Amino acid sequence: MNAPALDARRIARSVDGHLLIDGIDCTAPAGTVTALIGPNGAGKSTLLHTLAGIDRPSTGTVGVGEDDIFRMPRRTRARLLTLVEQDAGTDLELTVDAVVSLGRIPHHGLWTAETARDREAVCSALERVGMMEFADRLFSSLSGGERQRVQLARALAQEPAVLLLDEPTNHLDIRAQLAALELLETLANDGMTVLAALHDLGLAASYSERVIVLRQGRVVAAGPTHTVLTAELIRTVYEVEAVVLEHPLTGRPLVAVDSVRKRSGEFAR
Ligand SMILES: Nc1ncnc2c1ncn2[C@@H]1O[C@H](COP(=O)(O)OP(=O)(O)OP(=O)(O)O)[C@@H](O)[C@H]1O
Repeated sequence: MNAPALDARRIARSVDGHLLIDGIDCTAPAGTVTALIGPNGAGKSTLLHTLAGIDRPSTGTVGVGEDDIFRMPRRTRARLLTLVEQDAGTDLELTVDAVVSLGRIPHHGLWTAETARDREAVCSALERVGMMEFADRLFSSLSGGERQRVQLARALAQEPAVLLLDEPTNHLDIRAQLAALELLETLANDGMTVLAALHDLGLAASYSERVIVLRQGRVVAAGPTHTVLTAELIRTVYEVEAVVLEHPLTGRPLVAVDSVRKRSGEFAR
């Protein structure tokens, strides 16, 4: 597969008169894991919802390859890109298999019977996230980390060209975090366009080739991770002291955060 790049131009989004993101230009190239980083409230989820076509921007365009995602039918858009949301759930009492099968709806419609191809995609997705043995369990009975993996499987079953993820390592233990990010790397190596909001700068440094840095609703830096993710950037954007070294084995950036630069009214004193 050779997926098209995701390209946003001059995106702004206001809700109830509040400007949440403004003037955002960003690109996630195909075949690459791009990390979206920034402090709480920077606008990462807002941007991802807009890039996924869930929320319309007040101004600006979102393109996948040559196509504007807001000018295509919803079903075409759903086959092209998907978002794994933070803590996404379902109110329905569905089994894990049924939740993952929801990812096939853009391919076969709501009322059409599942095909052999659909079944293959669902099983392959469950295998890839290591949740096959949970297929018959009720989704509501799963732990937070297990739910997170099932939501990732739902997105994989959709077989999108562009995969967007909002904090995909939330709830995951350290081994599952690494497994999830290694899976994203594999998907990108297979040609997918992957953009993931990540809070953990160490994981972003280890697993992304490019980063987009948001602060207060604007992009403050973007580019190759090893050039953008510096101690100075971390100090400016997060107001913490960090040391960024070169990993002795991988050559990738290695981030060690050190201390909060204290101000009055700071959360952590
Ligand atoms: N409906 C709304 N009305 C007003 N402000 C909103 C609304 N929705 C979101 N916001 C604000 O927009 C800002 C961006 O929120 P968003 O969830 O996109 O940030 P984030 O970077 O994903 O944050 P976090 O890392 O905490 O998940 C926040 O300050 C949030 O309070």
